[in-house]
Amino acid sequence: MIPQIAFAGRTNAGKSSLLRALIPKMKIIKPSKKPGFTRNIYFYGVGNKLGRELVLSDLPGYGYGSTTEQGNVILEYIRTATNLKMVYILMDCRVLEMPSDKQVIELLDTYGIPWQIIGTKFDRVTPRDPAPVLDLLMRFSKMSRKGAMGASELYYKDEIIVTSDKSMAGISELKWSIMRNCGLVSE
Ligand SMILES: Nc1nc2c(ncn2[C@@H]2O[C@H](COP(=O)(O)OP(=O)(O)OP(=O)(O)O)[C@@H](O)[C@H]2O)c(=O)[nH]1
Ligand SMILES: [Mg+2]
Repeated sequence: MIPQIAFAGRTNAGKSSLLRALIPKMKIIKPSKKPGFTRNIYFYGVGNKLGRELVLSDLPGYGYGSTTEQGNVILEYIRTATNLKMVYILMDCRVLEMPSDKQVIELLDTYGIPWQIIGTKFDRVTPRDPAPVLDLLMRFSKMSRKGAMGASELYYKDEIIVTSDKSMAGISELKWSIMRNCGLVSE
C-alpha cells in the first residue's frame, strides 16, 4: 500500500506553498492570500519511472475563514485515510500554536496517527517578533528534543522543522523527513 503524508494547518499557514516548494515540477493548486482557499483535499502522487512511491495530501485549512464543511472533510480524512504515515501540522513561525491546532493534535492522538509541527514563513521572522517566539524557534531550529518546552511540552513532542518557500530553508530537511516516514530511507 502506498504511504501517505498529509499537510494540515490553519488557513493561510502555507500548506499549498510548502507543497509547491517541495515538488516544484508538480502542478499544485495556487497558494492564495485568502484564508480558506483550499476547499477540498488535493492528493499528489510522487514517484519515479517505476511507479508511485508516496502520496502527499494538501488538506483544507481549519480555523479562521474555514467552513464547517471543510472541518468535516478534515475529520473524515483523519478517520479514514489508509497508510497515513505522518501528518505535518504547519504553523506560521510568528504565530505558532493556537487552540484549533491543539484540537487537531488531540484528534490525531485519539486515532494514533503520528504528527509533527512544521514552522512556516521563517523568512518573515524578524528580531521585532515577541521574544518567546524567537526563543522557541532558536531552540527548535537547533533540533532540541522533547522536554525543552515546559508548559507546552506535550504539544512539541518532536523537533520543529522551520521552513520558508522564499529562502527554501528547511525544504531539504523536510524531504528527508518525508522519506524516512515513508520507509524509503532508513532512520
Ligand atoms: N513570506 C512567505 N510567505 C509565505 C510562505 N508560505 C506561504 N506564504 C504566503 O502565505 C499565504 C497563504 O499561503 P497558502 O500556501 O495558500 O496557505 P494554505 O495553508 O494553503 O491556506 P488555505 O488553503 O487557505 O488553508 C500566501 O499569500 C503565500 O504566498 C513563506 O514561506 N514565506
Ligand atoms: Mg491551501
